[in-house]
Amino acid sequence: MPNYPLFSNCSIVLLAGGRGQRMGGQDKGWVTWQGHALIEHMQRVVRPLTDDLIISCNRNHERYQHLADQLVSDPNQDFTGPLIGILSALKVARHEYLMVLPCDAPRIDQALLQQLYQQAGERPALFKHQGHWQPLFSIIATAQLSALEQLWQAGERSPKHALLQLNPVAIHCAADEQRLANFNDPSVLQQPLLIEDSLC
Ligand SMILES: Nc1nc2c(ncn2[C@@H]2O[C@H](COP(=O)(O)OP(=O)(O)OP(=O)(O)O)[C@@H](O)[C@H]2O)c(=O)[nH]1
Ligand SMILES: [Mg+2]
Repeated sequence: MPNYPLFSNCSIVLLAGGRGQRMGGQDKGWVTWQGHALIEHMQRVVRPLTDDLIISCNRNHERYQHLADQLVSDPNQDFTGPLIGILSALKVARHEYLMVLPCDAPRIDQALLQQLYQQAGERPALFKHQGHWQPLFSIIATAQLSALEQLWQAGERSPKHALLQLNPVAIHCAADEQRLANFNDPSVLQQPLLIEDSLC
C-alpha cells in the first residue's frame, strides 16, 4: 500500500477562478468533458497526492468545497488573472511547496506531476513545452510568497513574468506532449480520450 498523501510536503492549488470567456462565460471547472466536469478530472488525479488541496474559484463555491480541503477567492471581482489565485493559495498553503495547476487540463497524470514534484526546491520549477514556459504547471516554495507579493505590488500581473524573476528551473517536455493541453473553447470538448486514458 502506498503512503498517502504521495507528495508529503506539498500543497496543490487548482486554479478555477477565471472568467471562462472563450467557453461563453461558463465557470470552466464545471464544463463537462467525457461525462465529468473538468475540475473532477483534475481532482481525481491530484487527490491522492496531497492532504492540502486548494481550489481557487470565484463562483460555485459550494460545489467546489466538496472537492477541496480549502477554497480561496480573489479579493476583488476584476478577474485580474491567475497570479492573484497563486498568491492567495501561497498565503494559506500548509506545506513547504505549492504545486500550481489549472482546472482545465484533464489529460494530466500523476507521472507528469511526479516530474514536477521531483524538482521542488528553493527555485520555482516550471514545465517548458516547445520553447514556451508553462507557469500554470509549476511548483513554488511557499517561502517565495513575499518575493511574489512584491512583484504584484509593483504592478506585475503575469504568472510567467513573475516566476521568471525568481530564476526558475525548466522541465523540458517532449514536443508531442499531450498532457499539458488546456481546454480553452468548446471545440476541444469534442476531443476523444487518449487510448491510455482511463476514468474511474
Ligand atoms: N483566481 C483566478 N484564476 C484565474 C483568473 N483568470 C484565469 N484564471 C485561471 O487561470 C487558468 C488559465 O486561465 P484561462 O485558461 O485563460 O481561463 P479563463 O481566464 O477562465 O478563460 P478565458 O476567459 O477564456 O481567458 C484557468 O485555470 C483559470 O481558471 C483570475 O482572474 N483569478
Ligand atoms: Mg484567461
